[in-house]
Amino acid sequence: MESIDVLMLCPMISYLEQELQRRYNVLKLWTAPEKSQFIKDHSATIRAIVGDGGHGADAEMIEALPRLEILSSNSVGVDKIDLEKCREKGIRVTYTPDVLTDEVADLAIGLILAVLRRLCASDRYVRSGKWKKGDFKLTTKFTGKTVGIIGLGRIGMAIAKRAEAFNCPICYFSRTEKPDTKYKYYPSVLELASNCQILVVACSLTAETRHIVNREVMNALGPKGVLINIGRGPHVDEPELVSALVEGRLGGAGLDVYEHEPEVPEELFSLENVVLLPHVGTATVETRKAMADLVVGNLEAHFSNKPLLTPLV
Ligand SMILES: O=CC(=O)O
Repeated sequence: MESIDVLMLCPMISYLEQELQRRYNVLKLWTAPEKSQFIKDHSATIRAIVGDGGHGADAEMIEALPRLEILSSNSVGVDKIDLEKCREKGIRVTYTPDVLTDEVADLAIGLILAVLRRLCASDRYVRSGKWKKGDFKLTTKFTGKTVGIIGLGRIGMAIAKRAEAFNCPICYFSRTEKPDTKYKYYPSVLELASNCQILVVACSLTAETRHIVNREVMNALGPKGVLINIGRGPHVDEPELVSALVEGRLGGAGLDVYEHEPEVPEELFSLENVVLLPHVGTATVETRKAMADLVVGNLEAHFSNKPLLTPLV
């Protein structure tokens, strides 16, 4: 049987690389000295792409690969893929929903607790020997605070369920009101931010949700409010976030994602009310393996003419 050329866009866990290499001829784009030349050199044979949340395929890449049949993304977020172009050209797209929902929701709760209870700052306090000179300052309670969620999809819902266990009233904004939930719906993010104490971004990134958290929204959340972003960096207007935090117009932030990863605004480094994570929402051994199995399973299904496991396009 002819071996199938799969273009891998970036390094991923070795389990996934090995499983792909057992089945396909894997071409590693990141090892090429000149990426566009590499794509040109292999354009006649590449039939699949494997990318992740940070590495997708734009129209130019898709157009450059005339034999491309499928793009299997090792992520739930697909904002780096030109989905319209894929639809137009009949290229299938798969992603990794569900298997990562718990992980991301757990991390959102972790970030809320870390910001409100100053977990990272307390840890630094102990390590630096400051405890010997006096107790750490009082922090803020999570239990009972109102949590507002932008995007009540799979991940948003999982965050809501967890926050309910902390006796938090839950409210949300999404494009349309969900008929079968008891959570309070607000038809705008501004209204949501005005009526919650912790605002969590959990929607997917699209042209409509870019900068959905802007200056007005941050001001509405206010000096006691906390913003948690486990979605995508561009959901939040980052320069506005920095000034809201520096000027004390926003109470705190827990961030797993940034507008220009891995760049993080340095003004945030000295703020004790901010917790900064390096985009690790799904980054556990268990979840990354489950995601890898879906990436491979989708390719296998496609190349054996079976229904895709988690198709998006
Ligand atoms: O960011 C992670 C993902 O989209 O899966």
